[in-house]
Amino acid sequence: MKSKSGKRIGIFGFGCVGQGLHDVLQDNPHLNVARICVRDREKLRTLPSHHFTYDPQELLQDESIDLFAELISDPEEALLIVRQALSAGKTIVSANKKMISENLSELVALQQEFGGTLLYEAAVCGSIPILRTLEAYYGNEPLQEVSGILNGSSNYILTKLDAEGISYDEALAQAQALGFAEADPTLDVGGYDALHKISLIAAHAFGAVIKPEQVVRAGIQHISRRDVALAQALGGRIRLVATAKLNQNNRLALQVLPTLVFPDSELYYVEAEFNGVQLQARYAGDQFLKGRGAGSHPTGSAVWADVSAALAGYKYTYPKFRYNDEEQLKPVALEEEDELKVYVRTTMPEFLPELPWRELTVFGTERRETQLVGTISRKDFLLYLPALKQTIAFIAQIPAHVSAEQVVNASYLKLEEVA
Ligand SMILES: NC(=O)C1=CN([C@@H]2O[C@H](COP(=O)(O)OP(=O)(O)OC[C@H]3O[C@@H](n4cnc5c(N)ncnc54)[C@H](OP(=O)(O)O)[C@@H]3O)[C@@H](O)[C@H]2O)C=CC1
Ligand SMILES: N[C@@H](CC=O)C(=O)O
Repeated sequence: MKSKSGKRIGIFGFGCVGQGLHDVLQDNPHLNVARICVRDREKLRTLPSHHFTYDPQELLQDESIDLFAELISDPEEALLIVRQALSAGKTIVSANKKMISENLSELVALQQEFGGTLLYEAAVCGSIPILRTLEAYYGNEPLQEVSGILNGSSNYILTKLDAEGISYDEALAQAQALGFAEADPTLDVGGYDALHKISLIAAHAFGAVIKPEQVVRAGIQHISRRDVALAQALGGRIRLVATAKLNQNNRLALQVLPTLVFPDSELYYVEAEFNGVQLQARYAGDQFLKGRGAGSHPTGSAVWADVSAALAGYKYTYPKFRYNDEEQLKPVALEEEDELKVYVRTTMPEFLPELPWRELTVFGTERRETQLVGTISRKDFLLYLPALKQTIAFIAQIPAHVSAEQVVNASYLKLEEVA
């Protein structure tokens, strides 16, 4: 039974997350769903048609609605909705990490100017309360590093390749069928979604507003059985890991890279659509949060938590933002000098660019491919990464303690099995 005195919520989107929110709200007698705005008039729905509208203005201009949940798959339209709501001083929660991370400064400014509220916990790691943890718990304490597995679809694919040996295409199709993947799955497997999430984490954890081109990013779309077998032969697993790490000189290194992880890392045990976030705080030390990073009810649960918090008056305060005298955000300096150790396998060796490697071992050339292990400065890697990607390369970071010789030996160990 719905309470007559309950608050009214307008929902945009009735896909994986919108339906998940609608389901979990059945447990909340104090919230009434006013209307749901969708796009496709022909689609079969699980609710009668009078629940739906196709005109966003019917919701946005309805003064009886207390708050909105923006859960659509179109980032451009989502921005228009959120912008209009905030410009009217309204409260809105969103799960759209692409839209929010690419427009964060504007969205913060709109809240400051018009007094509205935007919460977006569901946009980062699904059900894991990472933003609230960073804001409310680590608002004062300096953090050294926040890193982890932030994309459920790619983790699902990597888990299936590793544990079940199914093909990449089949694993991706499963992730899509389960509702984990974005409408454009390139966002997941290309590392863009994890980039959007680590950008939002960097804003709350370090006060940094990041441009995508400042982040070292590679995805998992060119991974092969050979790469998976190599990781196994070394005793590890490949995971797509996003990292925001502050060095001693307060310079921030940001990356999203397939990474070789070993059983001594919590990330080794994060499987399927689960995400895991590691925090290194100056005084609290290390912490690890794990939970479902994608899916209908886990994400619906995070949206519900935001809705409840927003109705109780909660707002993000961005406690780590630093402003200059003109009230403009001060940019955080980025780390360029540290060194990355990477494994690369390309199927187009003839187009491999000349990179300024500090150390380089080339192997595997007898298979009409080339594999290499190299160390390179972060600055050079960022510069040459687009050219390297042109060669259909699978790129993974390997820990400094793993030698090139170990990688070469492991590659021959598994050669017969995957040839
Ligand atoms: N899936 C997940 O696990 C997670 C998704 N997210 C984010 O949540 C958001 C929604 O994702 P998800 O539910 O998976 O997406 P779906 O593709 O399952 O659903 C998208 C919904 O958005 C509606 N929609 C799309 N464009 C418009 C538009 N222009 N106007 C009105 N409605 C529109 C669609 O309408 P129609 O039904 O008519 O097609 C559909 O109901 C995305 O931003 C995504 O990144 C965040 C965390 C987890
Ligand atoms: N496509 C995303 C959904 C949640 O953010 C993912 O796979 O993690």
